[in-house]
Amino acid sequence: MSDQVGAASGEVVESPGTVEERMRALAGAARRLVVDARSVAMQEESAAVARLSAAKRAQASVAVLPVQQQANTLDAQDRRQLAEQAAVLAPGAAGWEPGDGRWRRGNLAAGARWAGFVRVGTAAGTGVPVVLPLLGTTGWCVLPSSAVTEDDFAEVSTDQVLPDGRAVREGVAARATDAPDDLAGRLGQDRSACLTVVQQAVLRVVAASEPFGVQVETFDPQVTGVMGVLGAVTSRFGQVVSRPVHDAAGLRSVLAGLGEVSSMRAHRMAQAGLSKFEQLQARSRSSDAHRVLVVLDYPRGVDQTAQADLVRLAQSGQARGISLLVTFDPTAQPAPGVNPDDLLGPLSTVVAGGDELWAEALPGVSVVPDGPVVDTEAVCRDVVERTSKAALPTIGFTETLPPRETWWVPIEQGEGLEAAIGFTDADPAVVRLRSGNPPLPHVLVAGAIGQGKSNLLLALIHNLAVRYSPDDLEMYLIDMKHGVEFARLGPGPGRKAFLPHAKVLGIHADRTFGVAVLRHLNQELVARSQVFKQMDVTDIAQIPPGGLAGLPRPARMLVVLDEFQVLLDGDDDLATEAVGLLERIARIARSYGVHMVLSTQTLDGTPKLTAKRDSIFGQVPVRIALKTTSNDSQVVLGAGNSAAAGLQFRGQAILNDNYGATGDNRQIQVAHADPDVLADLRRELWERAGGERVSVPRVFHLAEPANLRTTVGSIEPGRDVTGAPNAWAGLPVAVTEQPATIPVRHEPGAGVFIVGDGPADALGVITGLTLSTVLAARGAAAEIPKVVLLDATAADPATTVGKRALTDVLFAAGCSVEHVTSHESITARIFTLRDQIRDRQVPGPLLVLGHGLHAVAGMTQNPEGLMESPASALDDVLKHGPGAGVVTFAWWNRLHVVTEQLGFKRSSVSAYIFLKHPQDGVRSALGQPLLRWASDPARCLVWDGIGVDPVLAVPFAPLTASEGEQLALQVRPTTGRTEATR
Ligand SMILES: Nc1ncnc2c1ncn2[C@@H]1O[C@H](COP(=O)(O)OP(=O)(O)OP(=O)(O)O)[C@@H](O)[C@H]1O
Repeated sequence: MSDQVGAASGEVVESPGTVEERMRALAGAARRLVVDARSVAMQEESAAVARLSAAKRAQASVAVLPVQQQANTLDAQDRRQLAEQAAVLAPGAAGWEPGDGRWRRGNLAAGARWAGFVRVGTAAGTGVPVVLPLLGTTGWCVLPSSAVTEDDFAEVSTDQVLPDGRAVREGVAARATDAPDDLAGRLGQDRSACLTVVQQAVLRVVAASEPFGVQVETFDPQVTGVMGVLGAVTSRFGQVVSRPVHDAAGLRSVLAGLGEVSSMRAHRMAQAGLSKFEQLQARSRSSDAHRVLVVLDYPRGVDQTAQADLVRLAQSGQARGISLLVTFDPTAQPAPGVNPDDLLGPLSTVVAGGDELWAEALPGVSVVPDGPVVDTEAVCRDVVERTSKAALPTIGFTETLPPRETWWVPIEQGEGLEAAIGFTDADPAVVRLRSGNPPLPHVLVAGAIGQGKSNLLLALIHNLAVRYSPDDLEMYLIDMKHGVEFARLGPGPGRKAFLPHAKVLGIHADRTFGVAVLRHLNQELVARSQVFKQMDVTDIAQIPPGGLAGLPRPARMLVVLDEFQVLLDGDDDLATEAVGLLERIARIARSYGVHMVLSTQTLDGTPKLTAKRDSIFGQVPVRIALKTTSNDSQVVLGAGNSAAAGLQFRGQAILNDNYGATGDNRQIQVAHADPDVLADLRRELWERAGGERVSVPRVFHLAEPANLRTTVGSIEPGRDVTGAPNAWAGLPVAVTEQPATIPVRHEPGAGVFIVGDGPADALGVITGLTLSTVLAARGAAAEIPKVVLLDATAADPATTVGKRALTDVLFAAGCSVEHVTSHESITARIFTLRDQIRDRQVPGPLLVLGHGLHAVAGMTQNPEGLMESPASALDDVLKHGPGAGVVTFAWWNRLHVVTEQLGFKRSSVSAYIFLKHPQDGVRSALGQPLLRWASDPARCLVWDGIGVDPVLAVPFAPLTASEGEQLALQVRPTTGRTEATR
């Protein structure tokens, strides 16, 4: 080069004339840049990035000045302009001096989504701030300068003041092998300088970027803890600054996640014809953060596989928004097959240590490194505060809805179901469910806690509900673990409207109910196979909307099993049955139009599922994974597919409809299923479906008793083959709305012992038995029984409302009620009852209800002047009453009290309903020594005295006042009937 002058020291310098010329050009460029940068709008971001890069090159070219000349040649204006330029390149906290007062004042953001450059120090002798590009580049490798002597520089450098990165590393390596004794000590000191450079760069980048604009992950094999300065950010927003990993497994999982991010970004960019990550960011509906991977003390802890991943990232990361920050430890022996140059080569070298810093990006500039930013607490506070306030990317649910005119258009022959659950970049993210062409029968959904699984399921359910009418689509929505709030989809207090497609809602269902649902589906498949035979079809898609062979087309069924793995938990018959049913349904359901959505938080630790994973998941081509662990991502999506571990926010998901094949990953942003929007929508759909005429779904709630009003509204109390009323004992733990029953025959053995704790539970059971018996009699135009309520708990206010409501409803149904409350009156009434029966003076059918007979004083004592006790009279009532039309439903709190009052035989009544009661008593009463009874809330055990096994049921709750009023209206006889009864 003609205008270069070789200095005596061996430095290469330029003539002052050239330098001055360059300075002027630079000052002009800097001014333009400042003006440009101010007017940069978001959509011009990519163009601005290009301009910034050009300016960076300009800065680099002027910086070739040797140090003294820089100082001599720069006048105050130049310095000011250079400082301004640095502030544009490294805006906000990315470019402030470490001691700047603004660090403490908060609001460190640069005003841009992310800061590309960060300050590292000042140019020696000039005080001009030196900023280096980081985000948007491949990244830096930071080397300790003590390993690099001036000789090394001189040796390796013939035409530059600073050698290129490779030459430095070679120098370092050469030096490290024949190092003098004190080298190790100096290397140690410089290592901490290198760590500080990286730490401060990360701090600045995080502080200056917009919330969620950058995401940092760290591999720290020596557990230096340097990233601890951002610990307060990590503990609140792990997705912004992750907790460092220290071992090979941790590194593998981080690299797997980043590898997926990189490949998915490449895929999305190729699809959209984009070449820069920043363009993708501008177009995406999701949040795409710049990713920074910090690797400390490299090549320590990096094996050949990790090295290959790192190299791949270093080679391709720049275009995909992934940068590396690597500190190099020349004393570390690389693992076999690891050549550090392969990784460090593509990175930009920074040499740190002593009081100087050199950067490959600014050849020839000696930098006085900044000390650490002092008030890191304030930085963390500001980042956490801004991040907490920041809204995550959100897509409104209504944006995913099709035009209104297409709602509920019947499904065409050959078509399946489709729902848009969000967006993938600018296009709707569509989940398809179809029997063939290609077969996409079932969906697997997974996501770690709080990542938006419930939201996703609700978006899917409601999007389908909008597209397909309840005639075309029925839903069974079962939550096995109190996750999704399916309760809101059913009717509720003060809310008539519900999702008209819902047939069954399982809210916090248990395994018994879950398996009952599977059994029901299995029966449904059998029933459909018969219908299909008659229609002469093998697939629901062959049936036109109007049906075939005079038969209507069955509705498709969507079965959502949230936390389905609970079904398979355990080592008992129920779990084995669940696995068998799931396998079978997954295999054969598709042609019958039955689609399962299996959803879970984690699949780890369910041995039964691990064993059957292939046979179940092999039938589930559609996989949706929200952010989760690398392990779970691979279980859900497929071996080697850790894409879901690389997601950053709740609501982001990987949608894959090819059994999780990596090439078919699509990153989506799920729409926000806003509860109010969905509630309005349900009301609209309910009205459209016929409002009050739509049948109410069966709502099953593990911890809640059954609702008698709902059952009376949908089921007509019936009679058994002998014509005896079937009294309702509760609802079975099954899909059916048909209650478990006990026949009320006018023969010995009729009547029911209700035994166990809980006045309210017992009243609920008595209410169900009584009301159903009365209504069954009325339905058969038989004589309506009178009711005698022996109420030993009248003083207990907890059941007053329920008893009054029962009485009111019974009156409304045309039944008289005699309410006996004091203990003396109760015992006296038992005697008169017994006498009426003995004397055949019973005036028509009678129901005797006993509430709390254990509490009646003097039951076992003979009253004065009598030779028998009320208890023995009651025994007679129980024994001989049924033949005379007197049937008793009575509650005691413990079996041993029943025995005290009525003796061991108790042969007079054979039907039992057990509430909360010790297992021993239940076993002895039913004569089943192996029976298991757990006394769960809202469960009762019903034994009708005839069947071999008792039945688990959900008892009815006592009526509330308003339910009483509603039921009274419902059961009041029509005028004609009233006349007839009179
Ligand atoms: N796609 C989304 N857009 C906007 N907000 C969302 C999105 N997904 C979830 N959220 C919000 O994030 C929170 C957690 O979501 P959600 O309850 O769906 O998570 P989850 O994974 O089901 O949690 P958990 O496992 O605890 O039940 C909710 O407040 C929800 O509204």
